[in-house]
Amino acid sequence: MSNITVCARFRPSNSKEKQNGNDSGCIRNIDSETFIFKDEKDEEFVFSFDRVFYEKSEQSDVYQFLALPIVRDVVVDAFNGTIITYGQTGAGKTYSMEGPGILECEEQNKGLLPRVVEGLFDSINSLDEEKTYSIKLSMVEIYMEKVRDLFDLSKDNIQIKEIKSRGIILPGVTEITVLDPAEALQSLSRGIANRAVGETQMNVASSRSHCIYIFTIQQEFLSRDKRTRFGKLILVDLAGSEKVEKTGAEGRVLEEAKTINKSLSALGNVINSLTCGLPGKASHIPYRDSKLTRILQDALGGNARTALLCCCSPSAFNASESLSTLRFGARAKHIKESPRVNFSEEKCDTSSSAASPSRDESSARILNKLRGNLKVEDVKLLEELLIQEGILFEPPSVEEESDIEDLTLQIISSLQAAMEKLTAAVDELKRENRILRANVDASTESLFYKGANNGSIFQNMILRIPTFFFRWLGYTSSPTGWQ
Ligand SMILES: Nc1ncnc2c1ncn2[C@@H]1O[C@H](COP(=O)(O)OP(=O)(O)OP(=O)(O)O)[C@@H](O)[C@H]1O
Repeated sequence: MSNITVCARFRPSNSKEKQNGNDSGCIRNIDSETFIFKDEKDEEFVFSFDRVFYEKSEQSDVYQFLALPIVRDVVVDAFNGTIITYGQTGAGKTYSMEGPGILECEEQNKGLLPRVVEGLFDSINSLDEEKTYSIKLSMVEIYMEKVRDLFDLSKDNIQIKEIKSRGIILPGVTEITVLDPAEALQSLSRGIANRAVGETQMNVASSRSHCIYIFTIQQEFLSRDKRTRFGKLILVDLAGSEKVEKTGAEGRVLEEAKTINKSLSALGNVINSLTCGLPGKASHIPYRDSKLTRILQDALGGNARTALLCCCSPSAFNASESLSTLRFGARAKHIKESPRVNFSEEKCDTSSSAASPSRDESSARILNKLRGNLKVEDVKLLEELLIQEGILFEPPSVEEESDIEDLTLQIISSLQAAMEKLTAAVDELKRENRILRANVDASTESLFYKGANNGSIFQNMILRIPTFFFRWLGYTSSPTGWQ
């Protein structure tokens, strides 16, 4: 079963759309999962999603269907979860995510974010007493491929790292421990206000950056082994996905649009790679192609529950953008992988890893062998060939220590496999060589003896070789020696 829930949401028409008289007509609903979408050329497309939220849908419906199951899995089973809102500018992403406001908002209009906060604390409070929980909150935005801390605007180029025990982390990012929903909402509201301040400073509109809310839920078991588990819930309000040609953007706005489109297509590529991978075969997932996909690496695919809300305008004027949003959602629906639980490495049972051969030892052995036998250029060439053949992943632009470690281990294991193949090939060649030599020796011998017995030309030739040789050196066959 697919681990991604994909829903479509159509917001009500706005006054401009109503005025222009093209306020609907794009969608003909069939049921809560299927609808017919008509584009500007009146071509019809049938789309089916896990759920379709039409114009009159309630914010609570979206939360119950899309987010609540993920909130529970993150708290109860320490899975990672991601909830993403996708769509063109003005399609209802922020409304769905935040609602009209975080702090003061009518109950029925509250967005996913305040509901998720309440859901996290409710789920924790409803559980038994075998574990203690703590929730940490971070807020970042990605603008022009730079990650900025929304709790501390001076941190405007946060790096992304991967560590074995925790997966993807943002070193140095502000993490606020929140003890109750009110405190969490206050912090979120502060982050949102900071976003506005930063945008004014840079003269940027909020729709030009991706806003990412990260809740890290730590569970500590009270039993003797004191195991620690982490579940991470990431909410992402993506930047608008509109077409550059239609907006007629120039200069910096054009650059922003290109960067956004690049990261959104990186997200699409990651989703496609997860979708198209052959069962049981590890394929290269290009998480490193953008900051967005790198941050979401352990929240998309294998270790995660994912929900995607494709937000659309109901207007015929925006039909082509809505169509591309819906197609993005349809492709995403095919992600197939099983989730797994994040255990803190320090406190996990390490008996299984102790039993497996030491990676460092074999790495050192292989590297020494390669250094001893190959030139630096040959190792490079081998690496390029492995990349071309898809055995090794393309080395990314590496900034961090952990990236280098990942890459080194990847290269080492690929080289180890290549080395084993080469060694087997060399052994086979040596064996064939031995057989050939033995055959040649045997044939020479048999010819010689055959020739000797028969007094053949061959015998004469063989017997004359020393004579020719000495002649060539200047000797004669005469007893005096010199001619
Ligand atoms: N389901 C809805 N019900 C009522 N109003 C909505 C709904 N969805 C969106 N709106 C309204 O539509 C307008 C645009 O929505 P919103 O700001 O959420 O778009 P967006 O996709 O986040 O755009 P941007 O990419 O520019 O941030 C807002 O005024 C919002 O209040």
